[in-house]
Amino acid sequence: MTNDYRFEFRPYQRRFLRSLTTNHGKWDIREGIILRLTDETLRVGWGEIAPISWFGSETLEQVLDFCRQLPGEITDETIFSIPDELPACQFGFESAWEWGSWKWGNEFFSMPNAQCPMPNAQSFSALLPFGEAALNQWETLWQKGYRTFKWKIGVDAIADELKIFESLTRILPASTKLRLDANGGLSYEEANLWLRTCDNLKANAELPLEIEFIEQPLPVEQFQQMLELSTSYETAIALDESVATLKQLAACHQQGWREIFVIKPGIVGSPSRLRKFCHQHQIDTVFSSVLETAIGRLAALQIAAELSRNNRAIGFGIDHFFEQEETWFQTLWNDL
Ligand SMILES: O=C(O)CCC(=O)c1ccccc1C(=O)O
Ligand SMILES: [Mg+2]
Repeated sequence: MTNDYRFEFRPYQRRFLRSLTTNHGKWDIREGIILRLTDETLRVGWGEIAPISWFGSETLEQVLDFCRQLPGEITDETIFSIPDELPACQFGFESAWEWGSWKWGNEFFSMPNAQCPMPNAQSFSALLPFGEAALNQWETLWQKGYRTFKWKIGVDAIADELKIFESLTRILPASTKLRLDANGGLSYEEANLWLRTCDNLKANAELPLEIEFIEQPLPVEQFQQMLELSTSYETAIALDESVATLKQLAACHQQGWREIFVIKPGIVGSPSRLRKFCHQHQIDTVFSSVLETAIGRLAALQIAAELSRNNRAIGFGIDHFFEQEETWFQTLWNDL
């Protein structure tokens, strides 16, 4: 692209096919903005800004304020000087700037025909519904080819969740990997109980499935306790909320975190700086969605394909896709 772009944006709101329940409650509607850059040769780049403020990114209001104060014509300088307080904006603008430079043919997608990359379900992790519903839903996802599942914990009473978990471990087939995501919702005692339970399962050689990790057991403020837990148990811990942005990621790494880092490209910040960090430090990563729409998803998957290096499934299961995926975009940009 040349150095000057026409900048346009449209806010959107979309209802999930199924709501996402975490220990922060129920989430039904995704709000964000789609942006378009058009250069002097009329080449177009699309970007998505899909913040999750409860997770540590900027708010939607901050995104809207930022976009509204920009002029209709912007430059590379504008794109690469977005402040770190707006990480989802950094992602949206930079990925629109990169749009069109990507190649589709990697471990996540095979190319049966040049038009349509086909996701390779085995490389993706699928979200199970929370609570007991997981027990009847995993099979449909298994049939679609998923072999890695994520189940939310820290939503209900721990005794109930442990019971469902025990059933899950007995019914899931061999060669399944299971991730438990607490979204920072456990107490220190509960985190110990979950880790001990998982370690005991691991010691039981008859158990066919693998507990891959527990994600963000404690709140962000309790980094030292998580560091201690990571050395006390066999079961791995993945940081997620603690490393929501690039700045937090660097700080946790600097303070000695050597287990797994979940990276959500949609809110982590500048893709170019993320690439630099990952190339510099060979960290163990899991790439994950922010439940963005197809625009942000393409950009996030591109980054995941470039930077994944440990065979870990990526958290971009298709389980939360939106309704009317084709017509939505045309309505949003009615000049297409
Ligand atoms: O990471 C995944 O496997 C799916 C995505 C996911 O769980 C998620 C999606 C939106 C917001 C927060 C989270 C999370 O990992 O906690
Ligand atoms: Mg998580």
